[in-house]
Amino acid sequence: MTEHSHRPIGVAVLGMGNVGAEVVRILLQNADDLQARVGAPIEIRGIAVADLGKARACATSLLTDDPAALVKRPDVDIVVELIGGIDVPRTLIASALEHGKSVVTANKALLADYTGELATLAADAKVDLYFEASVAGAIPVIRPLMQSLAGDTVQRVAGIVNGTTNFILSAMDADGEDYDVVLAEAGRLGYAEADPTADVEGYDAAAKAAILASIAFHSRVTAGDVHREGISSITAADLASAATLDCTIKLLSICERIVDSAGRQRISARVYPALVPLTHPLASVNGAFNAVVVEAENAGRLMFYGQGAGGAPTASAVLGDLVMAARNKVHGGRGPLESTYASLPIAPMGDVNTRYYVSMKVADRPGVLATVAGEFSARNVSIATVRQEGAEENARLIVVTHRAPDSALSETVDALTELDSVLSVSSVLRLEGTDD
Ligand SMILES: NC(=O)c1ccc[n+]([C@@H]2O[C@H](COP(=O)([O-])OP(=O)(O)OC[C@H]3O[C@@H](n4cnc5c(N)ncnc54)[C@H](O)[C@@H]3O)[C@@H](O)[C@H]2O)c1
Ligand SMILES: N[C@@H](CCO)C(=O)O
Ligand code: NA
Repeated sequence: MTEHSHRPIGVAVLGMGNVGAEVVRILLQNADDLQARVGAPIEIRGIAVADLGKARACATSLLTDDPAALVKRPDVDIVVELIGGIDVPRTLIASALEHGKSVVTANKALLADYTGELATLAADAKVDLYFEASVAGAIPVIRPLMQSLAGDTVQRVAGIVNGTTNFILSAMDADGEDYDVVLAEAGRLGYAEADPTADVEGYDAAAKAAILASIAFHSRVTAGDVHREGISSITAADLASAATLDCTIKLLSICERIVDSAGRQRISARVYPALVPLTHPLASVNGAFNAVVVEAENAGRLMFYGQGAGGAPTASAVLGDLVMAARNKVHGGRGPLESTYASLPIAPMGDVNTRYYVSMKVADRPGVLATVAGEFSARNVSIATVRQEGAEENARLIVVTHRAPDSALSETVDALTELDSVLSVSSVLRLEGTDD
């Protein structure tokens, strides 16, 4: 059979929501180009939906409400899972792999906990499991880490990988907008997950950090290994304080290889809102845009930037995977397998060196600054800057530290709250993106 007479590649699409509808649109609109790139026509065999009665931009004969039957059909070669959630897609993807279908998914929540199980099934069945869309939407980041940097040693992967929270923080920063108003807008635009808790409490970013850390460090990292703090307690006042320090606030996902004094290597994977200097490239990543900075021993620093959420951008990454999987069906060969040979342990958050910004209301009287400074020095935390704002009952102290173990910093904050001269600790944030 010549390349152009290869039998069609049958595709099943599961879920026709924000992303699934765009995947179907592109498959139908770009059929000729996709055929030329794959070497065979890509034909949609069926689309599983929850509601058969809803009007859709595709032939109704393709629709089914029985995804379990669809994923086993002999004329299906590749299953594209875009339902979301964990239990339903976990069963469907497992069944698809067991029936020899390659799978493409955008489902980070599932992958963060079950990549091991699913990758084993894919390896046993000698098929592909691709998930570029699961992290940072349209931005190529999984494939560069897995393939382009396969010969290098990645030290750090850090960035903004949740569009909803970046959209919210950017709008709060630029317009002083109210948190709830901006969150509703993110939902309307198709960025937020069905339950926005996953976005605003950092679960989505933590799932993505787990996926990135697993790949970057050839180890199995799951969502529970990731230290996670969300943005729901960030206020307009925090953003205003950040601005006075020439910073903004971003929800960062940070995956780092850390080496202790004994030379032991561990992984730190963490998600939290942090002050980022306005001069840092991540500070100017606004709206639903994402950016991922990769640092590798030989490549140096690489930055990936683009649309991390939304139907069409996410569908672009899904289609990229689909074309790869289809080419493998046509020409033979397979994508890279899961690589966990390094099996690095996870470092607890307390062992990670970070910098803190602490803003507190204090009594305006002699000796207060010395008492506050004493709590930092008692735990060997070096202060970088101190500023007093206001006076008398409005007196505030703002302390920015140098790097210190996170445990020492959080113990210092606990001790500060116990001081008579500290009336309240109004805000504690980490500072990232600085060299000192
Ligand atoms: N929206 C984004 O920007 C984005 C970006 C990257 C990754 N993702 C991921 O892509 C996946 C899909 O996201 P989405 O935004 O399109 O979600 P969505 O809620 O818009 O779409 C999911 C669709 O699946 C349907 N569905 C539910 N149960 C079903 C079942 N049993 N059988 C068939 N269909 C069923 C729902 O009715 C809905 O139409 C999720 O895993 C999500 O995390 C989304
Ligand atoms: N809810 C996610 C979608 C992309 O994964 C976000 O806001 O980034
Ligand atoms: Na991506």
